[in-house]
Amino acid sequence: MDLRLANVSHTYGETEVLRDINLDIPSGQIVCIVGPSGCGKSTLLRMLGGLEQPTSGEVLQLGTPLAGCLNPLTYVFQDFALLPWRSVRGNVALVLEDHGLDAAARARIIDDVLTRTKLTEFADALPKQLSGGMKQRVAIARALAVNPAVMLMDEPLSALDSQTRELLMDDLISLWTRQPFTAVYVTHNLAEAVRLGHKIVVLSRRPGQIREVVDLTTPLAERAYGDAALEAQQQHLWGLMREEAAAADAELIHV
Ligand SMILES: Nc1ncnc2c1ncn2[C@@H]1O[C@H](COP(=O)(O)OP(=O)(O)OP(=O)(O)O)[C@@H](O)[C@H]1O
Repeated sequence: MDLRLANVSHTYGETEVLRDINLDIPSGQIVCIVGPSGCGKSTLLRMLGGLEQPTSGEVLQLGTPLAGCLNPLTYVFQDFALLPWRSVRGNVALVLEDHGLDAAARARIIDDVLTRTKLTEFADALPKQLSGGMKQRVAIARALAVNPAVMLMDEPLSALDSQTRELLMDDLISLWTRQPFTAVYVTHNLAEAVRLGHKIVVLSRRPGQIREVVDLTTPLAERAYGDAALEAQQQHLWGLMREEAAAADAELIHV
């Protein structure tokens, strides 16, 4: 299943947040959305997830999710959103309830996603026993458990320190390389965008409009930390964003 935004614009009261966004999210790709603070990135993600309707334009789901998809669209948030009283296994199990699966089928899915996210030996741990990076791996395992058509990821690594971020980027790359998934990945961090994105969408400051869509063809598994070509891409993105980010920053201060 692909997602398409067709002429999407949105206003909150007097505030125009998004203007005329046209964008395709092809299956099997990670599409990163970058742009200055307040330009409407999270709003765009909520629209893709059907949590909000745009003031004008359409959000289209093209095709049908593959067999085995329990939930076509699922979120991964910055703050992990785990239930503190449930173990790692229990947190993943939660999203498999009410789908008519028997206990054996649920156990198979949970074992599979815990293996894929390298959490098997932590299955019985509680969230409070885990580091931030491990908690986010649980949230990713939980998202994968429903075999979504598209994962909607809102700054998933931004609450983590830089070393943990690097490790989780490596994890996401190996997860995707073993079994490609589709994701829309909102981030402030251009290094993350050039490591993880097949496509990087640069939004202007509010009202967010698409300034440029950068396609990166280097396979994810070949994008190493500190790679010169990635650094150059990052510089290009920063060149596009720099003035807009400064203006958005000043605007927020004076509001
Ligand atoms: N429910 C709402 N009601 C009114 N205004 C809103 C609402 N949600 C967001 N906004 C405003 O819309 C604009 C875009 O917000 P949004 O969170 O989508 O931007 P963002 O690019 O994700 O920001 P950031 O990078 O700071 O996380 C902001 O000015 C915000 O204050």
